[in-house]
Amino acid sequence: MPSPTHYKYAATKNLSLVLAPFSGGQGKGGVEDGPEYLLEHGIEKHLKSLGWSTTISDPLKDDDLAAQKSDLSDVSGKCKRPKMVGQATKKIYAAVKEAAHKGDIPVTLGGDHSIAMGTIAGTLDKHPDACVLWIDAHGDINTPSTSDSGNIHGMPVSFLMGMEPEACPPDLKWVPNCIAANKIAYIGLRDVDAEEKKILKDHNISAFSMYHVDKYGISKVVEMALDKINPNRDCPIHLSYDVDAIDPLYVPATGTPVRGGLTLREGLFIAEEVAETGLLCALDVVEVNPALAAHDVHVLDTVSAGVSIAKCALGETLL
Ligand SMILES: NC(=[NH2+])NCCC[C@H](N)C(=O)O
Ligand SMILES: [Mn+2]
Ligand SMILES: [Mn+2]
Repeated sequence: MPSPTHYKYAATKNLSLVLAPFSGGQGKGGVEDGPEYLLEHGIEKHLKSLGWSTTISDPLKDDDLAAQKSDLSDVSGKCKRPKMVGQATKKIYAAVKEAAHKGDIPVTLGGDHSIAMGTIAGTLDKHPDACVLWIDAHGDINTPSTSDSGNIHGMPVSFLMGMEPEACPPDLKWVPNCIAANKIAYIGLRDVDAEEKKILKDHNISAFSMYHVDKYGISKVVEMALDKINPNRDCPIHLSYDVDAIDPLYVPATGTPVRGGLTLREGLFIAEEVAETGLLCALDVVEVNPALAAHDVHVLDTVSAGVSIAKCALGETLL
């Protein structure tokens, strides 16, 4: 069996699979079933076959998430369900932080993208110099005041950057201001709200849209993104992967699909390139929503793309 030696930040050679069956960051049901489908599709076995050992942690297991989601009084300004999101992400934070401090690589299975507040804060607690590669059709950098939807899965980056402290709901005040603008880069963008574009510009955040992928090719784009946030290739990389970055032709079962996305191979190539650096310190796979599939093939396509992202990031190669 191969051994994943080429992972500088995996002292234990163990992956901590952190289950985050959470949907409170947006309105649609079904994304809470993502972890279960990824597990049923054999994600653990596949990762073991790459030479990893695995442990599972389930930080939300005691929570009645359905009851919390139906609590209509949980609002703060425009933010929907801030208490639910704040409490769940804090537990995910604790699980990721513990795994990272042990020397494991935390692999968090979502769940909607609001959970990245927990995962990235957990990573940064162990690796304060880590950078974040955010793969997404969306910017997820709305603030409570710029968001049109009020869905917190469209805001995690702004909270992690401490952007609007005065509007931060009390239950999200625990989120540390832990990512600097020069430590995050996006790839795959194509549905960025007007005010998010302004935020990206004003903070000079590296953002590569589908236009850049078409213009330069995915290989050059990954290189340019890493040159911006990790120029000497000496910092740990947290890969936060929203499956909607990949075109809905390949990944249809997701909550906010946007046409004109990455091909499946471009999407997997990003994960392969990150693996190749040896610097991966944490991975999130989010926004798999089996309930939004029109038929079984859609479920299978989406879930197997999620599993493939994890395999590629954790050392699978084509040859
Ligand atoms: N993680 C996601 N899929 N985010 C979609 C966000 C969509 C939109 N920009 C919003 O703020 O609501
Ligand atoms: Mn998205
Ligand atoms: Mn996202």
